[in-house]
Amino acid sequence: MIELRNVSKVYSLGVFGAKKLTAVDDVSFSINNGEIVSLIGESGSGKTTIGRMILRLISITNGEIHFNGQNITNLKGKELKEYYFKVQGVFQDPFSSFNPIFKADRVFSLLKSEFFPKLPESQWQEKVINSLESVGLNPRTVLNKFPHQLSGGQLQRMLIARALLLDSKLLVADEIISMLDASTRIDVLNILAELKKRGLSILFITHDLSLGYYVSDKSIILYRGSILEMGKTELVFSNPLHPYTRMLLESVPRLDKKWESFEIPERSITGFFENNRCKYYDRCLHATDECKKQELIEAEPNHYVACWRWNNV
Ligand SMILES: Nc1ncnc2c1ncn2[C@@H]1O[C@H](COP(=O)(O)OP(=O)(O)OP(=O)(O)O)[C@@H](O)[C@H]1O
Repeated sequence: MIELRNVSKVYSLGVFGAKKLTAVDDVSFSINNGEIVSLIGESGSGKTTIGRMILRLISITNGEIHFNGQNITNLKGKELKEYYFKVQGVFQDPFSSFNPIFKADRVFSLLKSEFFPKLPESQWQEKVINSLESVGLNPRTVLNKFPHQLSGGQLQRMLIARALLLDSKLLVADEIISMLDASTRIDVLNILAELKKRGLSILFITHDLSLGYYVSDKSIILYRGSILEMGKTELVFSNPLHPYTRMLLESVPRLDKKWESFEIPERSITGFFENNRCKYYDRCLHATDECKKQELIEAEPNHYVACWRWNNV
């Protein structure tokens, strides 16, 4: 389905762009058909940047992204538009995606004029209704309403429905439930699981360990732009191999606790900017001077870790 090969993103900062910030550093992973992959990381770890590169909303500094065998790294014009028929994004704040002065279903008509200008209105309406029903919404309840008349969960589901109107094969879901209340969260998560059953692939971006665990087949633990651990979700959560993943899981007495709410121990503040160091060197209680930048190692089938001492810490 989609494969990221050694993808990096370097942002230029400052007035003349003289400062560089490597937000994503040599990241490789793939998502298969009908697979939900959680990209889990604390704030600033590069999750959104990865999602935006997949959605081609920002350029890719190094590496390549392939979708169904096609290199989409530099797609433009008509080909990029065709890519958007298959790959769509839904983002954190459902309210900001709607203009409060227009009815909420305007997001559908905008899509029609952009992607289906020639489709007869009756067929389009049928498509919209089917799509709304597929995300558990009653069209009569949500159509012809202004955004303020709908809940965050309903608006978020409308955005998922919009993405599905385009025959999407891959949905990039970036923190889509972090602004929803607990009961609505489960509804939206269950809809993702339903869509997966119908063959949709999903990149589920979250900073919440428990949500990643709940929803995904594969989990990727991202730290300062690099993957530290990746694999089948049950393996990563039941047998965490990287000291960082272990620390995270041990630090969360209840799995629904957010990462921002606890302290990560800091061993020293030197070395973080040393390119040849493991990204986690400064914070790792097991680090030695030999801990260099580490590629992912296949520790067991379907389970990868970027720590050369993984079976010794
Ligand atoms: N347009 C930009 N220009 C410069 N730096 C950026 C830009 N966008 C993001 N960054 C920086 O890149 C790093 C990764 O940001 P990103 O938003 O991808 O992280 P994240 O894991 O999604 O964080 P959050 O969960 O807080 O959204 C951060 O240090 C951020 O400040």
